[in-house]
Amino acid sequence: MQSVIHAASRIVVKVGSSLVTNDGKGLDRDALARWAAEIADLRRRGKEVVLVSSGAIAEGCQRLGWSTRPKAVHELQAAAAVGQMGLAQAYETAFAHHGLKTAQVLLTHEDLADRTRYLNARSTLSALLSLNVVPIINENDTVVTAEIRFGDNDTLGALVTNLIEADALVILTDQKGLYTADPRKNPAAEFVHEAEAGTPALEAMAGGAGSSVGTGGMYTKIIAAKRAARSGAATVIASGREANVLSRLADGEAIGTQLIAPTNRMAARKQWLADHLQLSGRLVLDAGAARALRENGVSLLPIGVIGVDGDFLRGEAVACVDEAGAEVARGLVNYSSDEARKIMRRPTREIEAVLGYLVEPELIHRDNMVSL
Ligand SMILES: Nc1ncnc2c1ncn2[C@@H]1O[C@H](COP(=O)(O)OP(=O)(O)O)[C@@H](O)[C@H]1O
Ligand SMILES: N[C@@H](CCC(=O)OP(=O)(O)O)C(=O)O
Repeated sequence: MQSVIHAASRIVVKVGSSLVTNDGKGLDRDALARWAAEIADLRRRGKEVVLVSSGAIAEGCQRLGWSTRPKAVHELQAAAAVGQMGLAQAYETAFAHHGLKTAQVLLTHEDLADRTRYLNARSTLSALLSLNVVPIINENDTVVTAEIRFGDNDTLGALVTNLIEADALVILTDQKGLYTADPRKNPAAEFVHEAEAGTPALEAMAGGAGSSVGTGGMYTKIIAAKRAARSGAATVIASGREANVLSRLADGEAIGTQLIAPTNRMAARKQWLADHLQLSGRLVLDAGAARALRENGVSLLPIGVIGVDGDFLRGEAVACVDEAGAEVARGLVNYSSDEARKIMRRPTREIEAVLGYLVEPELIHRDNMVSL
């Protein structure tokens, strides 16, 4: 069995609180240095990596001299705000040794549920990756209420995987992977090398957090794998304490538990776009644009659009129809209907002069479009 990470070109790596803070004893700078070295190695191999790191609350508690994790949400939020400073500084330092810049990205549930913010987060992360920056993501704990928190970063890792359409999610934790029962409680538990993500039996094997600083335990990791599989991504759950774990996975070595997605990335994306979109308007394409979308699955540029029907906002879904009204494709627009009316029939270089700003060169990017 070869690790899926070998062929993956875009990877989300999630590191849990127990690892990052050495079970709540304070930031484990040696561990951060090891992961930074390995992520630098992955970048040299041409892989794009986004890091989702927990640890703000645990580090904040440590800095504030609190020996137990508080229960009150405002205290957790205060701890997160203090601890996030430490996390950001420590990662910046660790990656600087390898000539890599880092970027702090703090997300909430709403950022991923709202179409416009979703697209903004997506394009910012893509821009950071193309600038060779390592985005380091955490939940924006300071502003979220108990009801809408992701709470555990396994869920956030999976949603980021969907957001940037990564090929794989690697969840590094304090166990070697998934066992048939919690190994802390059941020494007879057997290791699971590979399974299909979303298999109900896996949920029954997984228990809650084993340490006092982790929150989700194995259960949220199994659910994260199921979510990641929705955009066709595989998940690997492995030990963050294993030497060179990321580099060895990239070599193809089968370390940890590999949870395979039943559908591939493109099929999953197209299914999602085809099933979940409520159309808010229509773009009428000229013959050349209609042909290019049908035959080559390219992005839609304003110059190929000759009509705009309906009222829609950036991030909403529209149908693309040919002059006869037949649907050619559907996708998420980068510009509102008002903006689209102003820039249609025009070359991309004129967008900025017409609107006073340029959001994206395309009206619909091909990644956000499914041809019919
Ligand atoms: N079936 C299982 N296999 C492996 N670990 C399990 C299982 N069920 C529960 N666990 C527990 O999940 C813990 C990892 O989750 P957690 O403490 O939330 O870590 P993290 O901070 O990395 O997210 C392990 O230490 C282990 O005790
Ligand atoms: N956003 C929180 C992470 C919450 C958490 O404990 O996550 P995890 O360790 O991944 O189960 C923090 O930085 O402390």
